[in-house]
Parts: sequence; C-alpha cells; structure tokens
Amino acid sequence: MTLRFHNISKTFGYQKVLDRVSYAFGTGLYALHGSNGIGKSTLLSILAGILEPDAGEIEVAGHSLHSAPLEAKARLSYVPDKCPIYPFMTGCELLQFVARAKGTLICPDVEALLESFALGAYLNTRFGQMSLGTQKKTMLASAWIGQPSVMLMDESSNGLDLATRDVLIARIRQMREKALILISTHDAEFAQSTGAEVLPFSKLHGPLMRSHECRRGPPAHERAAGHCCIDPENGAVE
Ligand SMILES: Nc1ncnc2c1ncn2[C@@H]1O[C@H](COP(=O)(O)OP(=O)(O)OP(=O)(O)O)[C@@H](O)[C@H]1O
Repeated sequence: MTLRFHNISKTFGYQKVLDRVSYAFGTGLYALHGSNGIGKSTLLSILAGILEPDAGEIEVAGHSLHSAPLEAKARLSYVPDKCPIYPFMTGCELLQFVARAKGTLICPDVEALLESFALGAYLNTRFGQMSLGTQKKTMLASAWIGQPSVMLMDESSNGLDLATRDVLIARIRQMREKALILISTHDAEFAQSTGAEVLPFSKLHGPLMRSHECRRGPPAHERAAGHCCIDPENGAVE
C-alpha cells in the first residue's frame, strides 16, 4: 500500500473531528469530498505529519510516520491551503529547503514545472511579498521535489489563474500512475478535469464502514483500485 492509515482520531477541545478514520490506498488520484468543517484539512495535515493525531497509525510507502518519520516524510509531499512559510524566505530558499530535507536535488522535471508556472521571475522574492497565487504555485512546485510516493493537496486549485490551473491539471494527471495523490477540494470542475475518483469523507469513518460496507466487503473494482475495509470483528485493515 502507498498510504495506509488506521483508526485516526482527533479532538479539538470538546469537538471530536476525526473518529477512528481508516483507509488504505495504492497509487491513483482521489478527491476527498465533504461538507465544510467535516475534517478534510485536519486529516491531510495529520497524514502529512504536521498535526499529531490523538490516536491511530499512518504508513507512507511502508514507513511508519510515528516510528520512522524521516523515511516516511521523505516520500510524501503536502501542499496546505494557506501558506505557512516564514515570510522572509524566498521561493528559491523554500525549494532548496525542501530538497535538502528530502536528501535530494531540484531535478530538471521540477525546473520544467517552475518554468510552466512562470515562476522564474519570482524565485528571489520573499513569500511575504508574493501574491497568494505565486505563493501557492511555489508550494505546488515544491511538492514535485524528490519524486514523492504520496502527494497530499489541500484546495490545490484555490487562487490559481486559468493557465496555471491547466498546467496543474496536466501534471496531476501524469503523476497518478506513479504516486497516490489525495486532494481535498470543493472545486468539482477541477477534480473532474484531473480525472480524480471522488471519495466521500464519510467513507473513511470506521463505524460507518463497519455497518454499511465491510460486512459485505467493497465491490471487486474498488478492491483492485487499492481500497480497503476494516474487519468488523477485530478492526484489522484488509
Ligand atoms: N487548530 C484547531 N483548533 C480548534 N479547532 C480546529 C482546529 N483546526 C480545525 N478545527 C476545527 O475542526 C473542524 C474541521 O476543520 P477542517 O478544517 O479540518 O474541516 P474541512 O473539512 O477541511 O473544512 P473546509 O471544507 O471548510 O475546508 C472544524 O470545526 C474546525 O473549526
């Protein structure tokens, strides 16, 4: 499995946002779909290792995010909705930082993406002085560094002009054979253009899966695509 998570729970104060959420993916492209506030961004930031879950296990390309975080994080990339970067960092510094953290170099493929995003003129601009779209493009380009096995993208089309959006759609389509790409988006047209399989958030909830699906098991075509279910008796992921 490329990404597997099991029994992820998260509570903020008195609000339980994630309750034993489980799933396993092979390679492919999925668009997480669900209403505002259901927990999509929370889940993605937990899967990216940014936010600690209260409970649960996550494996990225076979590496536990808990016990082997460096190995797991080297194989994943994450593009949050909002830019979390220190405002004095330039675009170039961000790209180098990500490459160093992953123990790799900025390869010609990433350079080609920077060119397609017309980012050349902005690489020495500090994040605090970039437009939101330019910040987003820089973070998106950084997601391709190190040939990740898992790409997590939160509202990746937000704030992009049409030309950039088309480049991103083409890039995502190319990647879906090689990696797992999990996007959270309310932009149905964007999701459809990428060819993503829509994955309702409710499908990730353990109790729901137990009662509605797993006693019968998912249909054969879903199993072939790398879906999983939870054993209703012992909670094991199959
Ligand atoms: N750091 C935090 N502290 C307290 N509550 C939080 C925090 N982060 C998220 N929440 C709450 O958790 C719930 C889920 O938020 P989240 O952003 O994950 O939802 P979402 O499905 O991504 O929503 P949207 O579609 O609007 O982006 C919301 O009620 C939100 O207010």
